[in-house]
Amino acid sequence: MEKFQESMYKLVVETSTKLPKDVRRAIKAAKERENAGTRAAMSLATITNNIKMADEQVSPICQDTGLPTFKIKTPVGVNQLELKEAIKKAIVQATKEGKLRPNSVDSLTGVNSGDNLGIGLPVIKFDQWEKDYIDVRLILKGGGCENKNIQYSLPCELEGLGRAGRDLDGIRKCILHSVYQAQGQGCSAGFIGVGIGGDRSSGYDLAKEQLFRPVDDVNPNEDLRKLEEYILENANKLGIGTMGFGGEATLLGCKIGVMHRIPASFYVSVAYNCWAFRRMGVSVDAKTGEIIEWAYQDGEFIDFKETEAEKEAAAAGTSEKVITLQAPITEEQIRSLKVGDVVQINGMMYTGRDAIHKYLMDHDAPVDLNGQVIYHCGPVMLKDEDGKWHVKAAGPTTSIREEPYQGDIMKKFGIRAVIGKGGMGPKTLAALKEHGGVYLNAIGGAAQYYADCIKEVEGVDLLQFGIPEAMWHLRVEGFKAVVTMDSHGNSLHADVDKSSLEKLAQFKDPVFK
Ligand SMILES: O=C(O)C[C@H](O)C(=O)O
Ligand code: SF4
Repeated sequence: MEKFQESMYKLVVETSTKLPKDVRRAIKAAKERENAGTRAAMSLATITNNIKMADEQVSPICQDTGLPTFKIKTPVGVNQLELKEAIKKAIVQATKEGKLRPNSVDSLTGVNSGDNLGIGLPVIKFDQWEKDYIDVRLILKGGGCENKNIQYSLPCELEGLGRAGRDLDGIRKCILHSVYQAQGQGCSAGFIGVGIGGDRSSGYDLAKEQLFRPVDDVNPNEDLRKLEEYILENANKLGIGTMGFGGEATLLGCKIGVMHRIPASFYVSVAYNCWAFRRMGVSVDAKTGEIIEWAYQDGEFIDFKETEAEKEAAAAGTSEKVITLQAPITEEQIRSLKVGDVVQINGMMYTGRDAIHKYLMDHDAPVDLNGQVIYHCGPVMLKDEDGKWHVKAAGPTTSIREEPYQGDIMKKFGIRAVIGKGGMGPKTLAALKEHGGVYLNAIGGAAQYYADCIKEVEGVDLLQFGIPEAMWHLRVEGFKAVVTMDSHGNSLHADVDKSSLEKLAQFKDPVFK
């Protein structure tokens, strides 16, 4: 088994940096559905460009490399403890080399272990089977989409859809609702795995298990096949679109599994995965530990390289006006922006996410933030031999987590713009209006694309919070984002939420009797 650690390292790197073939095809099909020139089409172009950059640089597709979860089947007699140790070493190595972000945090103290190990991490689940080789599956599911998982206990009352009973039609309503409630916050367009039955934990396990099915397989259970097709077709009528900007592509895959339950419980569990659907698998020789075969290799590989015709079409379609903002930004400039404007930022921006926002509530800022831009981002960073930091991946994180703090912090320090993804709520919207601020939406998961806009890491503060949570001082050039909340009380997120709820209501009547 001397090769097993190396095989696991290869599996981790491949999973973090290269999307599987079936996922690529689903994204390509979505791109073809969007109308040229719309915000949704632009966002998908950024996404496919990002996938290509990650391929070329062998760097993380998204900076959130998730909670590594391995599902392993071994022949009888294989030493599982040995496999576990080798996986841990492979994870440490991949973290050191910037293929994984140090993502393991002590839940009580907040201290980042720095190497992705920790109590219960990585998650490794074993099963035995009769075959003579080892099957290893790995999923790197990020936090933003994980936070949008949802579990329904039937019967229940659902906004837009009314009562969901303990039958196939009730299940249908829950799944449609799960897509609605995720909005763009889990980096739509997404994939869902659904588990029907079980208890709260086995139901979620079953839902996550579905994410390992190929996107284009066919469910052998006829009722579930019909339901999967129905959901995929109709969830795309909700108009949520890529990143919740509105559009045709909201859901790229739906896989449903079922298990028995006990009489009193009836759960429908939904695991939501972002477009950066990083899951891969290998068959491994049980004696040498070498990779025999990679999973998900069927069908066409899409490399997302633009053809000449596409380049010309893209060039012809770039009549869109881009407003350049040089940080620090004045209140007057900010007040002139409105929802839908596309901006590009030059100058400095400072990262800040959960730990920084909490800290700034009752401390001074380590730098003068007057007129500055805060970027909700937890990057992947590597330090070279001279002690200089380099950005390896740096897309936005879900902004809504900062809702309790954001408005107060903007006013306290004079911050003019925050960049993140998924939008913010009414408290922030009110503060933007009162203080003169703007919320800018970047494309979630496009970590290579944004890393490329960062020309220099000029400093870092509060590194004791760990790499993802520290305040990084970044000098950027041409950092593009869309105004989705302005200082005039407008929010694209509130609008899309409202219109998608209205669309959801058209699915109120029974379909599966
Ligand atoms: O942790 C992150 O960098 C992003 C996270 O996956 C999110 O979607 O909010
Ligand atoms: S930022 Fe978006 S793409 Fe990345 S892990 Fe989070 S939900 Fe997925």
